[in-house]
Amino acid sequence: MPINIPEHLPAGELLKEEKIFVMSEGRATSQDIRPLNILILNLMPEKEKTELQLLRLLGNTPLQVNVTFLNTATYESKNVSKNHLDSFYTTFEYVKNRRFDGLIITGAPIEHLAFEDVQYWDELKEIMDWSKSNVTSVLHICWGAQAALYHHFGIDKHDLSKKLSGVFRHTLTDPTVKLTRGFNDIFEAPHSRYTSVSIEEIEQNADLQLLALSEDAGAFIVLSKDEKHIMITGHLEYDACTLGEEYERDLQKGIDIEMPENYFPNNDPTKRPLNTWRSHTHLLFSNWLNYYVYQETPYEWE
Ligand SMILES: CC(=O)SCCNC(=O)CCNC(=O)[C@H](O)C(C)(C)COP(=O)(O)OP(=O)(O)OC[C@H]1O[C@@H](n2cnc3c(N)ncnc32)[C@H](O)[C@@H]1OP(=O)(O)O
Ligand SMILES: N[C@@H](CCO)C(=O)O
Repeated sequence: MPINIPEHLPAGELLKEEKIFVMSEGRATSQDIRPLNILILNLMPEKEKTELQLLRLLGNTPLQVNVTFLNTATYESKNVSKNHLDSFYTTFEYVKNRRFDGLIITGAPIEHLAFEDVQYWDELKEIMDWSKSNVTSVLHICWGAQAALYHHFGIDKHDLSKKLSGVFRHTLTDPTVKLTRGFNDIFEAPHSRYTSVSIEEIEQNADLQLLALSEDAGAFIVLSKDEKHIMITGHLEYDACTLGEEYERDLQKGIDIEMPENYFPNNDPTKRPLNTWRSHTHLLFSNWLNYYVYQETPYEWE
């Protein structure tokens, strides 16, 4: 799917180097099909890294996609330049009267904070409520997934004894569900979080369906029964090196952190980690965009 992104977005050049199909605004407007409009609420501190990771995935299916990046108005990010935000991001005030075919709410390194202590929590609740009427399908990642489970379904997160960091094996509960079509019966995915949610609470919630889980990482893919909300508690979008970069960052900060599990070859952090989840990442995003966005979204919103 060619992605239609702002002419000078830094990720654009990197995507072209990776031969990801990037389309200029000019070409995009000459095609007589309606592109999908996808909104990305990027809560991650290293925003450009997350932009590249998500655009790579949105660009890998046959549909044309317009991407709009959203940042929070009620919290000023420290780890991205104001120029970058001013150039490539908007805030909810400027999109709330629009309709979008898809919304991605990313993770954020704030799972130690109670949801109510997150500075932009009220703004995020407003966006999540708005998405119920103005967005066809919402994909929530990691902390974003925990925030959705809490706000929409009343399932709170709980602290883990240590950071869950590594690549873990997962199994499917129902291979016939469209979102995981083509998945292996056993597949790997990265996780990086200090909190988790209860599998039992999810299974007991009539409005939710647990689609994939892991003995080590717990609930992984959760789908709302109305198929509008998808919660992914791990980081399928991560590059091979991302867990290692977080590990190094936390070591530098003096945080008592263990090496990511099942990650560095022979547990040797000097060795380059392999990406053993990339195929399932592309499958998940393609299945989401096709079955839950493109096939469901109205051509014209009434
Ligand atoms: C055992 C431990 O202490 S683990 C400590 C590190 N913890 C993690 O990385 C995961 C949990 N995160 C946290 O507990 C909190 O984010 C913090 C405040 C402790 C992390 O703070 P720091 O590591 O000093 O980093 P920093 O203050 O830059 O926050 C990192 C990001 O967290 C987010 N963040 C931090 N505090 C808040 C807040 N109150 N509301 C909303 N977002 C917040 C921001 O996205 C921020 O990056 P940004 O400003 O570029 O957007
Ligand atoms: N857990 C990630 C943030 C998003 O989950 C980190 O350690 O930075």
